[in-house]
Amino acid sequence: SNIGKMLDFYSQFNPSPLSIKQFIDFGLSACERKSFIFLRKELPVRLANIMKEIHLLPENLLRMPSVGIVNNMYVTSFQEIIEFEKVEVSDNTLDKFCQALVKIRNRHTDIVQTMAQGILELKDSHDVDAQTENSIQYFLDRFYMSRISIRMLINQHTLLFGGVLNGHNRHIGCIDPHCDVISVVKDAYENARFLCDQYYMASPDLVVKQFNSTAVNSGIKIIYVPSHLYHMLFELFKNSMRAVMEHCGVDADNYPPLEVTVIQGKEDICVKMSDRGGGIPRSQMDYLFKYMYSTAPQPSKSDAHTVPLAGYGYGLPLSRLYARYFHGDLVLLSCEGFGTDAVVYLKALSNEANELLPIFNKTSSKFYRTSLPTADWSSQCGNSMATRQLTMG
Ligand SMILES: N#Cc1c[nH]c2ncccc12
Repeated sequence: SNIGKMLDFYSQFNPSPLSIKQFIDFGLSACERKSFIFLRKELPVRLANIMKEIHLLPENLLRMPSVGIVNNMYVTSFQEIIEFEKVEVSDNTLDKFCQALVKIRNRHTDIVQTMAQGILELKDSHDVDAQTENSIQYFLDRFYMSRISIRMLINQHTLLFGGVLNGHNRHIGCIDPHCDVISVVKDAYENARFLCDQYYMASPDLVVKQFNSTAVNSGIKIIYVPSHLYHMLFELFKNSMRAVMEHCGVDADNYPPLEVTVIQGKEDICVKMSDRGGGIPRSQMDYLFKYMYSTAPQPSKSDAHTVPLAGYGYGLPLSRLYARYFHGDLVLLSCEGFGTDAVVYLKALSNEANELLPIFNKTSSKFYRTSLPTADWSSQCGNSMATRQLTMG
């Protein structure tokens, strides 16, 4: 089909990662025409790269109704964007382009829930083997990272040129050149605490420390997307608060406080969140980041307020993607029986904060085709019969 040919064409190009510095420098010169010329190629490239990967998904998942819906949304959005491929650049074209971007952003708003529904449909209809689970984990990390990056490009263009003045006049699109990390920490804490108080009738206090290894104790600022930082911290606060409240029992009269330390290094800015919530065993740690195990039937809207603070949904895997999107990371270090440290690593320098984008090529395609590697370390697991024969001699 014609779409197939266009997908083959645009998926041959690699996405072009931008750094936060490039977003800022471009935003300061703010030329709508240049932005249009860049996006009418880059958006189809990023869409085509991930659409080719959707078609490589395990057949069982690809056949799920919700995955079909997602695929059709991408096809529709792809078609709408390539309409602008060869048009003359006029004021009317620029306005039509902005409208098209807004339409696409709105169409894709609930994609995370729709994909989660697709995973549920698969779990309810088939047994999911380890290879399929592996492919799904690999795909969804790339699919959601691609979506984060496409929404970033759309938001920058519509905020800079969409005519609507953004609330913060110093922001460049959705980027704050002077993002005060501790302010975002406090915002996220207050909002998570509100939910915790509602559910547990109490909440742990917050102790904030900052350490500035590079200069005297000045406020720690970063050029970053505040909404991404908030998303990560809000998720971590919810999980830490739930751990503390469940571990200490709701009748305790005082709870060990959450300690957040913000550290400015030469390369990294770290936000470390420490709780004494009893921690999590190493054997369960991986599940926290697995989409398959975080997908459970969504509580209905009516009892939404009784949803526990964490546990359902993709909060942690998505938060880690936000951290990694600009070459940072999100790491959990837990000691079962005591508590957990969660560290968000961010690039201190905007020229090093490059987008991390999935690329559709032979390597990614091979991942969906090969079977799981054979074990190259022996361990006690495996069928006990063989072990018994061995030990019985
Ligand atoms: N994210 C996060 C967590 C922060 N503290 C936790 N304790 C038990 C399980 C998960 C967590």
